[in-house]
Amino acid sequence: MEDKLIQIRRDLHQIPELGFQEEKTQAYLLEYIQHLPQEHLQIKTWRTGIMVKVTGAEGAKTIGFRTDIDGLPISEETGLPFESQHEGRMHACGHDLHMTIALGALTACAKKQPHYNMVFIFQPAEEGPGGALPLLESGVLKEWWPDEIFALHIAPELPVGTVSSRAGILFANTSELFLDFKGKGGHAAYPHLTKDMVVAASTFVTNMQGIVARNLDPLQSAVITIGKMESGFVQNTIAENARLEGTIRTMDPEAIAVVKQHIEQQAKGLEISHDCQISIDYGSNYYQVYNDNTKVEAFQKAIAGTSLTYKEANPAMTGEDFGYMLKEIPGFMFWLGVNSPYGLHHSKLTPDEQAINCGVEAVLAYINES
Ligand SMILES: CC(=O)N[C@@H](CCC[C@H](N)C(=O)O)C(=O)O
Repeated sequence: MEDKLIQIRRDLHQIPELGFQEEKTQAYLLEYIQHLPQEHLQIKTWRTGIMVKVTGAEGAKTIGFRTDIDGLPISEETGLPFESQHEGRMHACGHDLHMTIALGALTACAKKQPHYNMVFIFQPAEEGPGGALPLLESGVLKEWWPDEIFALHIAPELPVGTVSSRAGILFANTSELFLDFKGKGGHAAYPHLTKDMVVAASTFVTNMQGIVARNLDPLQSAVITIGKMESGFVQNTIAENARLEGTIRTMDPEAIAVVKQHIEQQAKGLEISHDCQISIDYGSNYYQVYNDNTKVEAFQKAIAGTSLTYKEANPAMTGEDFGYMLKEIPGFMFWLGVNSPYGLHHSKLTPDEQAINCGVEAVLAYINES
């Protein structure tokens, strides 16, 4: 099984697709799932996602396990022989490993009926625009509603063989942030006849650093990152338009509103001082990942009976739409060590594939011990 899972991970790694475009991924997963022993399985699809119910021997409760299935708009630079075949797309957040681990655990449950019912959720669009909330809202899970739910995420900075979690908040509240600036273009030699959006957008990026430093309670944690800045066409022309793309992260769900209010105020100020128009779009928003105390304790206990090491985690500013599932269903998320010198969302992320087995071991230990 170990070699088979590594091959699956490599196959999936080569076909990364963006949120709600995961057609090849869905077909690959379905093909695999349909070849498992079907006696205790039921399969449903929802958009590009898949849900598989395994009927347990004693169905007193249903445990959900969720994996994300989408890739990122990043060009891979690992140089691996099984590099992405999709130009400008990469599994740079480990969803290829997450899916493989889910298939490994599902295979074990299909071959040996678990005690409790299981629902494996292969969820699209975690990186954006978010698949968890529309999936919950669609009602597709209604008949198979889990009593508890869990998920994992790879952790490049942790050694293989380590799992890590914590009770309470694990991941932040997030909101995407898109700003479009509209001014007046013109010749580089005549700035007084133009409204330069390179200057306006740059000023905005610099000024907004003050929001976390000066507008938020220092006892709260927040981050605003602009990850993409676009403006202009040529070196000797003043740019008429600019676009900033970023993300807001806070530990407290209320603090997101405070940050947004100050972004809007700064935008209004810039509209006056730079005589331009700025439109703001918050894209998708994710609710914090908040782990249930008792489930994390049960996970720790289950891990104690395995070859793995449990480490207490710190909260992180990462976002995850799995937070919406945890808002409705008690459960937890845990980190899985994959020991990569490059981190999440890096074009050279190279998780150690030995971690796949550790992931399957951790998931099965929880399913069998809980
Ligand atoms: C685990 C992880 O890296 N998740 C993503 C989630 C992205 C949410 C959304 N697109 C945003 O950027 O706000 C992350 O970037 O943390």
